[in-house]
Amino acid sequence: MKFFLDTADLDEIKEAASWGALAGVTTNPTLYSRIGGKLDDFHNHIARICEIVDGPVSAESVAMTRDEIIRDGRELAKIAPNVVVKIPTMVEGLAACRALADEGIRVNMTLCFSVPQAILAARAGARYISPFVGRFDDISEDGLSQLGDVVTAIGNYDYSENTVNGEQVEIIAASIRSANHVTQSALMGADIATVPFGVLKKMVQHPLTDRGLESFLKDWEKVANA
Ligand SMILES: O=P(O)(O)OC[C@H]1O[C@](O)(CO)[C@@H](O)[C@@H]1O
Repeated sequence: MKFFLDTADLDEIKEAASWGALAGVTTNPTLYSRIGGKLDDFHNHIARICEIVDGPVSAESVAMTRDEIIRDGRELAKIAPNVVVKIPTMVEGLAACRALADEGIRVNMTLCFSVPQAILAARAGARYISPFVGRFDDISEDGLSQLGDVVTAIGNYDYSENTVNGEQVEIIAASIRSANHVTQSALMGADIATVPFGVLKKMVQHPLTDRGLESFLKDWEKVANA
């Protein structure tokens, strides 16, 4: 499994990248507004993220028609070679995904909540598909089992003839709220988990690691003072 950071915050991205395990970044309009992002600085901001991260950086189009999404996608893709255009899973989004993939532009189909949506996204040339976990949990449904269904259904077929350069479509477990969501997504075989910085920090923690470290340090002091 690979990890993407789900944020638009440059400090979080720099810090996570310094840990050596970061494979990419996902952003969305909410995350950009949360850092006080301005409309006319959006492309520059994505460029700054692309300079920090040596991996796919998803930037979302908020357009609603296929022509506008395609136009947006072409502009976003010009920012840096590692930009991935993020598009909602809807009819206009699928049509735009197909057109952009045919031009060699990688697409992350987001707001995916079902197996049929994921299959359509894969056939429309998506390089990444983002099923949301936490938002199912928010409405008292089982987000992880929904994710598992998407992973299994997509894994049953080969979609490489539909994608840019024949690359395999990858499933991004999105809307991740806890380290346990990451564990379960990995056990299900999701290719990537995109996690908020708070979850990434929790992923590295374990009380037995802390306790073990404490006793090693104490015993080493005895060695040093012997
Ligand atoms: O439900 P949440 O926590 O807002 O997460 C939304 C998800 O949407 C995404 O935009 C997925 O494409 C991710 O950035 C994020 O994981």
